Amino acid sequence: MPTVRTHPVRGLGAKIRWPSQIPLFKTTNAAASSSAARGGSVVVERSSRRERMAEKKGRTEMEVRPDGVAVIAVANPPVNALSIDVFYSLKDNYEEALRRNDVKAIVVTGKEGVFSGGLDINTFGVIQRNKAEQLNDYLPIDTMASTLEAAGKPSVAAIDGFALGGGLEISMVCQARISTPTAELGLPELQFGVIPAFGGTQRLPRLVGLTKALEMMLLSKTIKAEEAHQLGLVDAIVSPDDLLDMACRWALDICESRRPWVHTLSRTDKLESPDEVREILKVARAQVQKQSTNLQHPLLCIDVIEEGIVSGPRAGLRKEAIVFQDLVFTDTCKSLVHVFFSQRAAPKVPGITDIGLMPRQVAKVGIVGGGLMGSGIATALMLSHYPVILKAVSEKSLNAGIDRIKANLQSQVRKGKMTEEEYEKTLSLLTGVVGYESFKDVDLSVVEDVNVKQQVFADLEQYCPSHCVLATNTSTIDLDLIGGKTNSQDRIIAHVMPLLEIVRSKRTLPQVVVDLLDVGKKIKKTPIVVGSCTGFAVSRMFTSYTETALLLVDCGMDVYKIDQVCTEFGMPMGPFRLLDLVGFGVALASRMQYPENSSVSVNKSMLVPLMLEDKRTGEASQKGFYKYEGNRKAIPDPDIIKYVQKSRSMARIMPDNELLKLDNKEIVDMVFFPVINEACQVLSEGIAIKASDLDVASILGMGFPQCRGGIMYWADSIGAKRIHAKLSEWERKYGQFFKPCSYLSERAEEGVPLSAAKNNANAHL
Ligand SMILES: C[C@H](O)CC(=O)SCCNC(=O)CCNC(=O)[C@H](O)C(C)(C)COP(=O)(O)OP(=O)(O)OC[C@H]1O[C@@H](n2cnc3c(N)ncnc32)[C@H](O)[C@@H]1OP(=O)(O)O
Repeated sequence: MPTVRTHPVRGLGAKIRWPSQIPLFKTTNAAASSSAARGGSVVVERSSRRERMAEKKGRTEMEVRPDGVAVIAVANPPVNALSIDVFYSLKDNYEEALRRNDVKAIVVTGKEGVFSGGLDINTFGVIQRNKAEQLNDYLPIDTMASTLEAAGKPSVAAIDGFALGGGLEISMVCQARISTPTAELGLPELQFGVIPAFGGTQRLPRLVGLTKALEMMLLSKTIKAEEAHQLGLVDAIVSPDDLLDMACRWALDICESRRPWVHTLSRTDKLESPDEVREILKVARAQVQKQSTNLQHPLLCIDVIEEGIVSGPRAGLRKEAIVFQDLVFTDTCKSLVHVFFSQRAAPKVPGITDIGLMPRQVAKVGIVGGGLMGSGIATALMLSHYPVILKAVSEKSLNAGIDRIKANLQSQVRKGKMTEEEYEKTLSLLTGVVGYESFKDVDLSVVEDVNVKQQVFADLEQYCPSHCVLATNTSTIDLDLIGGKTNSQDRIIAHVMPLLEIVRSKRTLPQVVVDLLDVGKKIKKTPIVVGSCTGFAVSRMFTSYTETALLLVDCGMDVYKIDQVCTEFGMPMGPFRLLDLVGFGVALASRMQYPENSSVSVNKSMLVPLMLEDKRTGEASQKGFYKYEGNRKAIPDPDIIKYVQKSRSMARIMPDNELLKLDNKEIVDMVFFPVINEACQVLSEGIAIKASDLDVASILGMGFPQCRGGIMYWADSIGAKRIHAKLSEWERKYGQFFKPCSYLSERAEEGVPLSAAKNNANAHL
């Protein structure tokens, strides 16, 4: 039991205000009279209400039990998001509960097994569109800060399912939290480029300690009920059937002084000593600066937490409000909200997911080949409880595949994500075979070699039942080519990691796509559905990225400068470090797959082939564009210049061997505008059906910075006109690699955003 300061005097119905209560936000609420009395912003209140009426969404429901506990439940399916309407309803219910003499205590909960998924993310848009100067113009947050916390009746949160963001924050204002074993709690606000704004920055450290609170906020990491209980964030865990009764009993116990009245903000017992706090904050700042150079909000979050510890929680809350208010208007917040909704929109495929098809149950998955990808896919499936049959050509390669899967699972154990017992249980889902006999009802994945795949699919057709989905893992090869030797082209589909790029040929059945979307969700991948062509969506954009970088080097730019600028832009690694990682052999083989004269194959840089001739193959051989001395640290290699010079002399792009000189911004434009061009081409060919799918694909498939919203969103922030003008200029100077595609040219001319819905005449889907 933590040491807590109990509230000194509590009388039923008494309304005790904190003496030092500082209005965090401008006061507005449903009761115009109280707003006016306190000088609240009535004018803004009216306009916010108007928008609120237009978007009416969700409410809370209150029931007063015979034992005198008012149970207030958020009802806003599917995740009980805290919309503006929910907030006003919560406030109204709370005020009623506090007024009523038959109510002794309050329990806050959520309907349908979810406490709350936090602030309704659409609210960010409402605030931005209305340029609200105060968050409280839209949300009566004083409900929490003054009414709920300072109320004369205790509140207990009954948490089932998710308690995230504003949801967890509301629960932390309560005097206790009771949860079910499957509850998940977290403050993932930073994933939207903002910080918690309902006091989370102040209350979480006081409940779980600074180190854990920083980890949860900076990494947007949720924790399960068991851990939350150990940390003291959750006071008791009970079954879903007992949740409400237990929470009500707990609330009455507090009310009748059988349990302490805990004020989260008054607690200091979980906070580390001042010296430790200083050290923890220093380390956190250093890590954030190293990992997210482009982002200001993680550092601001640390500042706000520090303010609360150094100057007291009220000062912390004040700073939290100011910082949130600034952050919500940043491009980063707008981009990240766009990414959130784009990811949710990705699995919605017109003509496939809206025609009433239900996913068929996938009971068993067969995987052909236990190489790097095969074993990785097997691991992902087993972690989501799918039984897997792994088939290899020999006992030796089978054992190697099984060992890879074991190593993958062991790393989960090492990271503390899995116990030894869970490891054994997960491993028991795996069966290794060398023949096809056990392939009765399975999906499949094979290694990336077009001849092998053709044969494997032809073999599988003999053994698998007719309902079986034949799936392949590939990053480049056209599906029609793989299916060339079968009569089952309507059952073939591809799977690329880490994003699940579900590639369907014109003959893939909608039911198969629906099945795969379901499996994708279960193995916690974000799926996008694309049409078939060489490279699909991700590899085409990816190849464009690396090919442009190679071309820039042939024009005179420095390899390491390009990498540095791209990482500063937010890519996890520059194109040359990435080529080292992928391996030159794979990169070249993938380049060869593109048809002659396709937009990505017109660059003929000899830089990679020249290096390959000298057995420089990338990181695997410890020598690529960088040197690697036994570890993964990439060290620039002065020897590179001889290959660069030779490649330049063969390419002869620049007149009189002049060297191209660009500043950082120009490098970014010149590397990424061709990627935008390729994305436009992919969209115009109907390989992708919506621009937001390419945003998701670019972020999850090639590491495009999330905070820029994805390739198409970023492109629209620049404007089609400027991109088109630049590409045309470079086409004139450096060749047809930069030629803008007709989709881009038309949109530039018409002034239409690149992401605006298009006429899908060419659609491959
Ligand atoms: C001021 C405050 O401090 C600020 C905040 O509270 S910011 C918000 C913090 N909350 C979050 O970050 C949680 C965001 N949501 C999630 O992470 C996940 O949706 C979840 C873990 C809650 C549920 O995941 P899952 O079960 O896979 O369902 P998922 O497909 O993501 O969502 C289901 C639907 O709910 C919607 N949704 C989820 N959370 C939402 C939210 N907070 N607001 C609005 N809609 C939300 C999704 O858009 C989706 O809608 P759709 O069916 O129309 O596509």
